[in-house]
Amino acid sequence: PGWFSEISPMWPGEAHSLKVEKILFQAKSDYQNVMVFQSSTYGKVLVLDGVIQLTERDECAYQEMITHLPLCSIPNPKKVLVIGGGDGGVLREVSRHSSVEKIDICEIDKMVVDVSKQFFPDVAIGFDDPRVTLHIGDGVAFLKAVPEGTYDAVIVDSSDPIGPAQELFEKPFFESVAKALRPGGVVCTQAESIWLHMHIIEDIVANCRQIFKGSVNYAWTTVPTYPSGMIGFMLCSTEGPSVDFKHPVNPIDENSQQSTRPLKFYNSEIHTAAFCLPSFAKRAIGSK
Ligand SMILES: NCCCN[C@H]1CC[C@H](NCCCN)CC1
Repeated sequence: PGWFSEISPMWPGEAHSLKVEKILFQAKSDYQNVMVFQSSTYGKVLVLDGVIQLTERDECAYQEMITHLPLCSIPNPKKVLVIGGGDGGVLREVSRHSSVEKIDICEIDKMVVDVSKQFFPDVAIGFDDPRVTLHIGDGVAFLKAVPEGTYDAVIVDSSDPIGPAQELFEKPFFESVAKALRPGGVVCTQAESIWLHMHIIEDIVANCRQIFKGSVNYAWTTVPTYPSGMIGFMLCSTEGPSVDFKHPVNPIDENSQQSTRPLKFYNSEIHTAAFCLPSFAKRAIGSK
């Protein structure tokens, strides 16, 4: 018992805290420290190198939005690649789309997969879908080996730019994603917080505007247990059939699909609202 505080040089001078009931797991993988604790009010919590990755109570906001913002923006997504996402939550959301035939996932740290299966069964359930193929390895290398135009959608469910995910925020990686996408294909990446990392976001937007000749938009959602209470996403499409991210063409009915587990967060109205930016962010990263 006591408190876990998320202290990091990535968000100096502030630290979100959660009351701890019990530490359930703690170990060092080949890449990072992995910890799971039972919190008093947010369910179980997954922490990598001292940074909160997900809690049972609010993970739906992140996993549903990072998945359905891209997949509901194109008709009939068939082949999807997830980079990162080793907890399985994005896979769970991708599998709601009946048009999807193949889901590849490339996660660098096998311990994240194993720990999620042990402590977060409602998140790791995504691995049970027969369309899923799990690759344990570096997403940068994986994408270099992917034939041109393979995927309809790529979802980059990464941690933050300090640690194993650093390369997933750099230009060469975005270029390899663009190559792996078919014309009019879409990518959605974890894109930090406009309250904490506006300069990182400006660089990412500039790189994406050079690389993705379709549309480039920033969207966001609220996640109470991420620093600043929100997290953003870069939504980009390659040259080809135009993609209007702000209006879902492939709506997902929040009650259909796995009606045993209806959507908790995503719906078509919040899809459109997610692209509305406060004025300071519009000026810095708004699309012309
Ligand atoms: N499938 C859940 C993976 C979670 N991705 C990231 C975990 C770290 C988190 N830090 C937030 C830093 C401030 N923006 C961003 C999302």
